[in-house]
Amino acid sequence: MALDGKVAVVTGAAQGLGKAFAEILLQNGAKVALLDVNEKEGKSTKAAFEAEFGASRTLFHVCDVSSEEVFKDAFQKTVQHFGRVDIFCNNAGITNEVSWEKTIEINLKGVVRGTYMALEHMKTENGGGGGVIINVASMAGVVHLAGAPIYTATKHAVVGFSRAMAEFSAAAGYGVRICMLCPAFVRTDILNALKEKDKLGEFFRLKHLTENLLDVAGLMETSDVAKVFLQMLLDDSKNGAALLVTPRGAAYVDFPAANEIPCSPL
Ligand SMILES: NC(=O)c1ccc[n+]([C@@H]2O[C@H](COP(=O)([O-])OP(=O)(O)OC[C@H]3O[C@@H](n4cnc5c(N)ncnc54)[C@H](O)[C@@H]3O)[C@@H](O)[C@H]2O)c1
Ligand SMILES: CCCCC/C=C\C=C\[C@H](O)C/C=C\C/C=C\CCCC(=O)O
Repeated sequence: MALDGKVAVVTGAAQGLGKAFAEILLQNGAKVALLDVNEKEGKSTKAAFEAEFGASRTLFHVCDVSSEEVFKDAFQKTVQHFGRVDIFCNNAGITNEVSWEKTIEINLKGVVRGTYMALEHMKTENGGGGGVIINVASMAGVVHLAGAPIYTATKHAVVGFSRAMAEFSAAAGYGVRICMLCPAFVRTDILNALKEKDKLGEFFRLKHLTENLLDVAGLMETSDVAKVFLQMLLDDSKNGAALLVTPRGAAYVDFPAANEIPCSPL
């Protein structure tokens, strides 16, 4: 199979999109390390994957991506266990506009941390085997959610950071591709934030706007997004690409060049 012998790390893999990404990686022959802060859910998911794919191809570590020490330790234990990492998916993310610093710690700093760790291990100048990093942003990384400004900011930052790092990686000859996944709404627990004033605070008053957006946009299943995730992962021609995924289909974002940024004359 396409990923036979490859080793992948997926953060936030205990449930939701991360679990679906891990599953499709396993279905296509990869070995997968599941990293997640939720120990109970993570162990349950690991057990389910072990039953289906065998103990030798799955690993679970409790890991909070907002802790440099914990994240590094989980990554190092993964390398010790499998001997290598070829694919790294920075997927873990939350929505919390009240504890907004926590949202930045996880959604942005966690992705930066994971990207840097993966590059350090994978880059060919260090004797690494090269590889692919997929950073999970959101359609909110390209358009904005007035009801979730910090979530929007972190996802825009993931897009900007990943695009810059992709160009740097190519210029430096690291042998590592970096791409972004930008799904619209997917049926997972993160959407519960829409109903939670303690997570939206001041922005709760606009939840109807996001609910209307959700009605218009539609809701995808995690398995739909996972299929598109795999397509991008396997496309060696893609580096620095952002893939929008909606119920109407998937398409790569055409980012404007610096001298083509659309703006109205003064
Ligand atoms: N569901 C959507 O509509 C949607 C759309 C676009 C992008 N996304 C993004 O997809 C990613 C996955 O979210 P989801 O929709 O599957 O939600 P989810 O809440 O179902 O899953 C998130 C997972 O991340 C884990 N996690 C949270 N904080 C963590 C931390 N500090 N360290 C490690 N793991 C942590 C959770 O335990 C959970 O297992 C997020 O980055 C989210 O922003 C979601
Ligand atoms: C106001 C509360 C927002 C809570 C957000 C929680 C989770 C967000 C999940 C996704 O990342 C958001 C995805 C898309 C939002 C942006 C644009 C949707 C437009 C879709 C379309 O027009 O096809």
